[in-house]
Amino acid sequence: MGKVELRIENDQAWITLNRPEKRNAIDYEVIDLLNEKLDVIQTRSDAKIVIITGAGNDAFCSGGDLSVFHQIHTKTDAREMLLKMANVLYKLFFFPKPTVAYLNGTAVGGGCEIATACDLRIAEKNIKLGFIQGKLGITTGWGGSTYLMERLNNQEAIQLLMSANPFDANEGIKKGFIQNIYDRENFEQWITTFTRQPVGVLMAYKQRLLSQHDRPKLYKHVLEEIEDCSTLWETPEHHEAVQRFINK
Ligand SMILES: CC[C@H](C(=O)O)C(=O)SCCNC(=O)CCNC(=O)[C@H](O)C(C)(C)COP(=O)(O)OP(=O)(O)OC[C@H]1O[C@@H](n2cnc3c(N)ncnc32)[C@H](O)[C@@H]1OP(=O)(O)O
Repeated sequence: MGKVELRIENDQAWITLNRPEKRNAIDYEVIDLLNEKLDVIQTRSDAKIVIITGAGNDAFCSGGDLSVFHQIHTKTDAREMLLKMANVLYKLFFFPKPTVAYLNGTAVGGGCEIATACDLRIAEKNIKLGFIQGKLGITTGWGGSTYLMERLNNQEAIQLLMSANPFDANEGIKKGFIQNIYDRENFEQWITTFTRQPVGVLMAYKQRLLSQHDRPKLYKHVLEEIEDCSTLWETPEHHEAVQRFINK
């Protein structure tokens, strides 16, 4: 089994982040594999909808792999890593087929950014979420705050980002970040209400959704977000926070 698994069946393309021993943290290989899987799905006529989830019962995704990315010290190197994943999430945000994050467990940091790049977010009931980057002295850096401003009203979005606080699925529902709380069985039933329709119907409605967004402006905002994150990456606050996690 690889670090990212793709299973296409029943008209559904399931992408599973498969590093449960690291709470499905994102490293360079995961970034490349996620990109590859999206390219495969785009060409498959038997995949009407994309579901991204995490392996195991503990986490959807715990964000960037701190044991790998803590070796990045300079703004230039941080920018390079951030841009690599930001380009994958930009592809995910503008993916021509509907995309759903099935939050099977904890989704924090970059894990919330992946979820935000999906059209819809469905959560199991006892999960923890959080744009916790601020507690590490950085901002989102993969496009997450840019996309959150597109998904929520700006006042809700800015509070989630600036507080860097964890929140649960019910709070996610209240803020409009989470659309439904389902266990796996109910989630799979819910998904079939969409896959009953031809892929052309789903892709046409997805295009209606995408036409609401100014594509060049969003990419410019993602690059600005990356500049902010990579500048903060060099601060002592960031390196000390990451070191505390590594040394825990
Ligand atoms: C632009 C995005 C940005 C970036 O890339 O820099 C970010 O994503 S910043 C945010 C980075 N993520 C975090 O700070 C979260 C760190 N992890 C945790 O807070 C917890 O692990 C949690 C809440 C996700 C799960 O807690 P739980 O108690 O269930 O598990 P453990 O903490 O015991 O972790 C189990 C095992 O996984 C390793 N782990 C977990 N998260 C990460 C991670 N993000 N990077 C690397 N490794 C991670 C943890 O070290 C444990 O490994 P072990 O070898 O068993 O000690």
